[in-house]
This record gives sequence, C-alpha cells and structure tokens, in this order.
Amino acid sequence: MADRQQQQTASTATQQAKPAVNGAAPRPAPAETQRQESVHLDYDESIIHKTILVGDSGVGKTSLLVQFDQGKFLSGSFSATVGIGFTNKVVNVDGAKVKLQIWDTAGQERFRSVTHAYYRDAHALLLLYDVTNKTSFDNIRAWLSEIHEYAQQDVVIMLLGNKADMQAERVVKREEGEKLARDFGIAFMETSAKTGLNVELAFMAVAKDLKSRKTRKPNDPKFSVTEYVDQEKQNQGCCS
Ligand SMILES: Nc1nc2c(ncn2[C@@H]2O[C@H](COP(=O)(O)OP(=O)(O)OP(=O)(O)O)[C@@H](O)[C@H]2O)c(=O)[nH]1
Repeated sequence: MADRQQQQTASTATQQAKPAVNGAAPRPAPAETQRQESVHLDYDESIIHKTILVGDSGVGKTSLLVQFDQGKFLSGSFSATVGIGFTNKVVNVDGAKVKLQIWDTAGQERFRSVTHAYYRDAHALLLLYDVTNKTSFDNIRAWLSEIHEYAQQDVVIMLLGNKADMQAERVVKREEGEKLARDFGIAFMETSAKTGLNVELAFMAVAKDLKSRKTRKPNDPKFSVTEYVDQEKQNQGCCS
C-alpha cells in the first residue's frame, strides 16, 4: 500500500514537469519538482540494496523486519528462524525510490556458516542486541569481527539495541550501546519491534546512506547516519 502511494507521488511529479502538448508554451516546473527530477536523474532506481539483519538468536531480527514491513508485532511463543530469507521493500528517499532487499538471518550458532556466505554481497548490516540480554550485547564484538572478516570494507553498519520497551527488564544501558558504537565508529539507536520505536528511522537512515553513496559528487559532504538520526530525533521531539 505504501509502495503504491509512493509510485503515485512519483508519477504525479513527472507529469507536472512535462511540457504542455496543446501548442501552448511549456510552463517552467515548480522549483520542488525540478529538484526531484534531478534527484531521479542522478539515482538509478533499479539498484537493489542488500541489507542483512544479524545478531544472537531471540534479539528480535524477524520481529523488527515484520514491524517495518507490515507495521505489526508478532507476539506469542518465540520460534527461531531456520536458515535465511528476504523481503523486498521500497522506501522513498528525497523523491527517489530506494529498493531494499532485507535478509533475515538465523541467529543460532548452527546456521552461522550459511549466513557468512551472504555477508560478502551485503551493502548494509543491521546488527541487533537485546537490551534485556547482556550476553547478546557482549557478543556484539564477536559479531563485528565476523562482519569485518566476511563483509565488504565499506558496508554500512548500524548497531540497534532492541526491546527498548522492556524498561523493567533492561540490563544494558543506552550509554553502553552508544559507547560501543562510538568505539567502532558505527551508528547506533535503540529500537522496539513491539512499539515500533525507531524501526522506520533505522531503515530510512540506511536507505539514505546507501543512496547518498551512489549519488554523492566528489566535493559533496559525506552523509552521516549519526547526524541524520540525531536530527530526526530532534524533529520528532523524542529523546530515545
Ligand atoms: N517486548 C519486546 N519483545 C520483542 C521485541 N522484539 C522481539 N521480541 C520478542 O522476542 C522474541 C524473539 O524475537 P524474534 O524476532 O523471533 O528474534 P530473532 O532475532 O529473529 O531470533 P532468531 O530467528 O532465532 O535469530 C519473540 O518472542 C518476540 O516476540 C521487542 O522489541 N520488544
């Protein structure tokens, strides 16, 4: 549904920019339409950006993807992912359609060799831990060294502290997540697949970064996920 709305918006913008066909002189397109047209020219909308969700079993990878894709939370008994699967999702970034192919991996150790094989083609990795599970946080360093071993050097990495809604059970402070991310030079935010906190923002930040890598001119400033996320949080008047 959201995709269809985006397509409609995009095609409306294109129609507005077309010259008149009834003999009248073409009217100049509004400034905003011209800007969107140039974004479309710069960016190839057929590119598929492979984004992989990784982290220990039970941290909420499948739930995060379902919340982003379908806007709902699957409660009930936990059933671990077996193997790997993907969901395609198109997001609108500054008037251009950015295609994300989001791979949900199994966190269990026995599937690790299968998921390693997918790292090499990844453009972005969302690395999750569970704020109520200290082991999942302690394992982040091991996940990062696997990523550095198997993924491409310029892969976009974002650290997500999930289950932020479970305040009473929390054992990992937000500051600890922030520090770890700073130490490794990666972006960070806390999310909740249950309430939807920051779920869209996490994927949008990745999509923006990936798109900017494809369109950035040599002298353009580098897109900073961290600055974008901070700015968006301020705009939302939110603090988490
Ligand atoms: N309260 C709360 N529960 C969550 C959240 N995210 C996931 N859960 C629950 O945590 C359990 C595990 O979630 P999954 O999404 O299956 O975890 P996973 O990382 O995909 O696990 P594997 O497939 O084994 O790798 C489920 O019972 C979810 O309902 C969250 O943000 N808040």
